Amino acid sequence: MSLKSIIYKKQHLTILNQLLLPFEKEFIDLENTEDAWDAIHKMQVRGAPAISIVGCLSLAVELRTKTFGSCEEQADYVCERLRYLVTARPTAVNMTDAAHVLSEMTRGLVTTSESVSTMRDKVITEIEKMWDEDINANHELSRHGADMLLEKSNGEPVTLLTHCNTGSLATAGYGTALGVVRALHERQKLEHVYFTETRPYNQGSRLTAFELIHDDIPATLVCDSMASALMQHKNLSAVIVGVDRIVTNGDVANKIGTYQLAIAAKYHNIPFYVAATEYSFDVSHRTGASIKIEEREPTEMTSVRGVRVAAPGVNCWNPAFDVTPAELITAVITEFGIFTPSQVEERLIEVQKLKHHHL
Ligand SMILES: CSC[C@@H](O)[C@@H](O)C(=O)COP(=O)(O)O
Repeated sequence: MSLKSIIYKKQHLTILNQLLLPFEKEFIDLENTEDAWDAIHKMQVRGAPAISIVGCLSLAVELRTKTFGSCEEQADYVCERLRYLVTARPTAVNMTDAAHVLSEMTRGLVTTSESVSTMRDKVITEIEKMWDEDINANHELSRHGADMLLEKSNGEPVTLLTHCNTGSLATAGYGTALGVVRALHERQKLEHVYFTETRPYNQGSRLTAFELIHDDIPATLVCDSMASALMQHKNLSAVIVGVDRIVTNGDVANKIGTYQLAIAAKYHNIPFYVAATEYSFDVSHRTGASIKIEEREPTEMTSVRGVRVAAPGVNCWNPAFDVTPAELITAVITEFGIFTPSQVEERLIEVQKLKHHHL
């Protein structure tokens, strides 16, 4: 069974502190949205879908401890807390998207709910449903991805390269790109997975390595700078990565280093896939150029676990994400199936309609 990093029982939310992995396994309690904001901001929990799920679940926990004089007051509070959670990290769209869906739904409940407590229960139920649906979506997209890769390999085992961490630690559970890796392994059709260290924050060597070892998946770590050589020397079937935001023209924001992998894959004629659920789609940007890219502390580059590795006084530029142009992406793997970046716009409209089944 894949690693469980989010534990939620009525009135209680606990997460695995990813800052301490892989050396210590510490669980921390999140009692309210402020605790969740801090945990997201400090990256005790990270990965676009996990950020959103933990943010929303923290609101569910907090709502049980609050009293409101009216449904309207409760709705104002819910919407304000959701806006606040969105500010914890800027690049991934999942939290923004979930906040939008939940806010609209909550506003709609003001006139239709019998009491403040029935309204609260409906909001909480919706959040819990989102979590379940997200886990199911991970399984669905992983199944589609595995089917597609095996069709292309004529059923022969495949060898993949992945980047960052897109597994149970980064999602509601199971994973997106790493979910596809898991699904292939479960079918005994994964020859091998290579994964990058993912400098500067080492999500690969710390977190993906931890998950792959936990699940006993045949895997090998490479430094980011080795990716092109890997493509030249090892027989890779495909590169597969996760997503922080997919916009209308099919451009994708994801962990820094994704763009260079896509360029190298194109040169080596290796298919480059992105794997994501509906919550990564964002119609509000026409192209990736307008996505806000989070820039992080220079210490992530100059030190490793508190030990300085760069010369004192050096200048640093530390963008946490980059944008991969649609033309470098072979296909997008989702819970609804697989499509090309040029089909994203048309599929976005469908996805938006599907999202509104929540309302
Ligand atoms: C399914 S996770 C997709 C992305 O969120 C992941 O690849 C990534 O870029 C995570 O970045 P992080 O800065 O660790 O939150």
